[in-house]
Amino acid sequence: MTGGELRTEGLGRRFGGLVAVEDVSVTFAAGEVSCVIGPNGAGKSTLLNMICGAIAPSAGRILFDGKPVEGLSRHAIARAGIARKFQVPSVFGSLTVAENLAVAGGGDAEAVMARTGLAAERDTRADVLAHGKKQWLEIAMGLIRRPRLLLLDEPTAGLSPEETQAVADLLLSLRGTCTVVVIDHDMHFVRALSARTVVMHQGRLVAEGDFSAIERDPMVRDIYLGRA
Ligand SMILES: Nc1ncnc2c1ncn2[C@@H]1O[C@H](COP(=O)(O)OP(=O)(O)OP(=O)(O)O)[C@@H](O)[C@H]1O
Repeated sequence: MTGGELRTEGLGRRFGGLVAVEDVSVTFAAGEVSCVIGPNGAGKSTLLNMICGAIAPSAGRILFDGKPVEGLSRHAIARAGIARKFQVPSVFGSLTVAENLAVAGGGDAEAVMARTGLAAERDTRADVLAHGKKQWLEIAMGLIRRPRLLLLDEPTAGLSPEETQAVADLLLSLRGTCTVVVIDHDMHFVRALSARTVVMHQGRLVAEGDFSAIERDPMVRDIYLGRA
């Protein structure tokens, strides 16, 4: 493992008069899995969008292994080793699993298929894969370029409990090889990861710690119950 630490300092983003993310300073340690949780509209996706260069910050800094990456293009950020998987699977339906990985390019497709349990489906067209396997394929497409940081937005949306557990196991198996930051609403999944968890609310970082402590935090409970 060579690096992969992502740090933000005073990061903010406004959309007109709306403050989507405000003054977020957070460190995602190299080689660890971290979760970002929070109610709808908390600013989680905007945070990941800024880190991967999809949108520019209005304020603050983003440091990847100590080097500033805020304001760089998405391609430059991808080249620096940051990969992003979006909420909706965006694989090429008419291509097979192996062909999708070839299009994503640049790495050892066999090793990635073995690691993600897709080897048996290598010649299956992506549009006939089960929804869970499509999500896996997209994670595999993110991994093939051997990123040092993988950003995932709700990788378990629409998955069965067994598939959700399998995604948690896959992400945990990446520990030490790749930094993983995952947004999710599914508390079973976040509990299964049992990782360091960052809580956002109304654009701000309001709590961080082990999920077991976060889960017991009365303020976090109030946020989820709409009382804060
Ligand atoms: N491109 C945009 N233009 C205007 N407002 C936006 C834009 N993107 C996000 N917002 C607003 O910024 C706030 C934060 O949104 P964001 O999608 O980051 O939250 P989230 O925590 O990811 O929510 P969810 O869990 O529902 O995906 C919301 O009020 C949202 O409406």
